[in-house]
Amino acid sequence: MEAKRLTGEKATEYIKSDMIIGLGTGSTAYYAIKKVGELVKTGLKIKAVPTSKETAQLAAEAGIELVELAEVDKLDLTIDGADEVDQNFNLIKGGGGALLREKIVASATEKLIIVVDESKLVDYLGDFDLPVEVTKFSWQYTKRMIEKLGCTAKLRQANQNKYITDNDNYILDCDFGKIKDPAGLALKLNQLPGVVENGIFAGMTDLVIVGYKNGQVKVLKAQS
Ligand SMILES: O=C[C@H](O)[C@H](O)[C@H](O)COP(=O)(O)O
Repeated sequence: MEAKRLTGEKATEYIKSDMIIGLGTGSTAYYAIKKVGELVKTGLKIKAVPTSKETAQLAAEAGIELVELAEVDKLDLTIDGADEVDQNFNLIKGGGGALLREKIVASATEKLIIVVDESKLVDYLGDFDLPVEVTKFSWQYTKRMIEKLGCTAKLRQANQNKYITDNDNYILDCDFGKIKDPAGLALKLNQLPGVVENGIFAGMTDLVIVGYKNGQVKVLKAQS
């Protein structure tokens, strides 16, 4: 909890007045959003694009001015969490179901800052099942197609019902084992009919801010 707070708050140091920022989703991004709310109250002028309905509500409650992605050309900075981060800054995201909007916002952003606690750092992605957003119409067929790529896929449930994303789709959580070629797998997945988006974020991250149990915070820069 404390590690998540430290990293979330640290990321807000990169925000300057007049920026348009993306706000991620999840329990680590939560602390960044809360901190941005405090900064806005003391004079920081920014507008934000939220990556989920949950984040939109949280940000609005914190007094942050929200804009639609359609209203902006690009975003200056986005702060978001991740479920796993490998040594090359490839990510698995979507544990909270927000991967589609998160990936769109990440792609529209100049600088993507990922905030995680130390438990998210891995050598290879894949211990965390990869979330893949699929259409309701095709999910059984698309599941079979995805499994042919070498995984077992489970339809995500919430309170004994099928989990439904903000975009009215389903999520398949896919166990691929160790993912040796994240960018390649991401491409293959998105070529399958019925796949809306997958949770691999390859080559998008500029900074990873890691919070440690002992209170340390490290800022890691992507090698360019
Ligand atoms: O869909 C959710 C997002 O990708 C989250 O950023 C990710 O699941 C990490 O969330 P948390 O910080 O709660 O572990």
